[in-house]
Amino acid sequence: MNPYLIRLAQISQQPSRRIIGLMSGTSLDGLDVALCRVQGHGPGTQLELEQFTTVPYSNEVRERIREVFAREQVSLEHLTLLHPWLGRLHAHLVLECLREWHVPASEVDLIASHGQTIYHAPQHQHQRPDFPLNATLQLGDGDHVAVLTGIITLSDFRQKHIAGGGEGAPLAAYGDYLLLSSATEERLLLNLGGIANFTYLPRTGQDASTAFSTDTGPGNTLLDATVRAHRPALAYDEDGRLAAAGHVHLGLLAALLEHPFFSAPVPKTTGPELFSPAYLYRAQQLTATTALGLEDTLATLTECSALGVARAVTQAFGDRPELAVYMSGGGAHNPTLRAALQRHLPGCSLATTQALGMLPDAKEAILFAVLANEAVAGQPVSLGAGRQRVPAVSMGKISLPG
Ligand SMILES: Nc1ncnc2c1ncn2[C@@H]1O[C@H](COP(=O)(O)OP(=O)(O)OP(=O)(O)O)[C@@H](O)[C@H]1O
Ligand SMILES: CC(=O)N[C@H]1[C@@H]2OC[C@@H](O2)[C@@H](O)[C@@H]1O[C@H](C)C(=O)O
Repeated sequence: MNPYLIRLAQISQQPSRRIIGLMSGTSLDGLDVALCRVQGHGPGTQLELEQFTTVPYSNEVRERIREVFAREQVSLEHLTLLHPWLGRLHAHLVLECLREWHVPASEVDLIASHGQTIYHAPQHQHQRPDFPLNATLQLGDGDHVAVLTGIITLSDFRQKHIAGGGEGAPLAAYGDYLLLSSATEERLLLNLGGIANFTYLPRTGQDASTAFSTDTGPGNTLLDATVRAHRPALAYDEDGRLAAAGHVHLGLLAALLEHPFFSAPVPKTTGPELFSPAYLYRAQQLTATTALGLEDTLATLTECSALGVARAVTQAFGDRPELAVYMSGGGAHNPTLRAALQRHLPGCSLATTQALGMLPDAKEAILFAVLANEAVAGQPVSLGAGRQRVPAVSMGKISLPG
């Protein structure tokens, strides 16, 4: 028998596991690395974040990803080369982190590697009658991570979700449900990444099948692209200062919000394939605002992100929802975006997941550690019957180091 299979069986029987969660999101800012101690599984899961860092990507890495990222046509050779190259890069970055943290690789049980989404194609978005299915593609092959680190690696989490009837995203509902449900309040976990998404959690003890997560539209992706186009030296609008200095252009805002994604029922998913500079440019052309200044464009896009969230929330919970909202992701650091959200969700309280003891920037990497823990030690995560697109599945393909 392969000794790694015996090791895997042992890991699954341990009372706790040390798992590294890896996430590289749509912002392409870097690799999030979360070293977690996960105790138990299922509703009894307890997680301690031992270490966390975001290793920034170099311009070379970013450019290599951008060459295929969210593009309909790419060089097949580049794509093929990028798959193992990213796996190897992520393995080296993990090893560097472990060295810095003085943790030997032999003391880590598992790696949970999301990889890099390069194309997300839910059926409602691609609308191809010849391919009546949802699809998504993540690069950074898990075998390379496993062999180079010597650590059993789970990767490619989203395919099973699609096989089970979902769109492959958002997967946040599973981790949020296990780690952040509360007996005393209904919660909304709002992640403001490149794309914004939220999880609704009923109180524990209430019907878990009402829990779900959904994308809401752009988070930072259009803000970042606009800043880069006007000020190539900047990665993003720090603390939303440029947006705060601008005025919302109501015509442009209306044209942006015209897209049917915003009125489609939740749960739904999307990506930078749709919310791209081309989408912004079309709306600008329609409203003769191609020459609008940077500050006003950012103010309008910030409003659009906040309204995308508010619309999805009101669609799901009615006109004046009163929910406890906990934010995470890079956009939670943007005071201009936070203020817009508070204006559009006046009945909701806004805090970050820090108030729940979870580091907001680490939440997505932690999610994958939780999913790997369930795949190895738990049962398929079930939020009960009834909610389409939260299928009861265990996720992650297993790569053995030898
Ligand atoms: N201080 C700040 N002020 C304004 N914006 C910020 C700040 N810090 C981070 N951001 C925004 O957050 C982005 C990074 O967010 P995050 O790391 O959550 O994205 P991601 O994980 O790549 O996205 P996704 O969740 O869609 O995969 C940055 O590109 C920037 O737009
Ligand atoms: C296909 C894909 O990678 N989707 C990401 C992306 O980034 C944010 C949003 O769009 C979310 O749907 C998802 O990631 C998180 C981790 C999720 O699955 O919950």
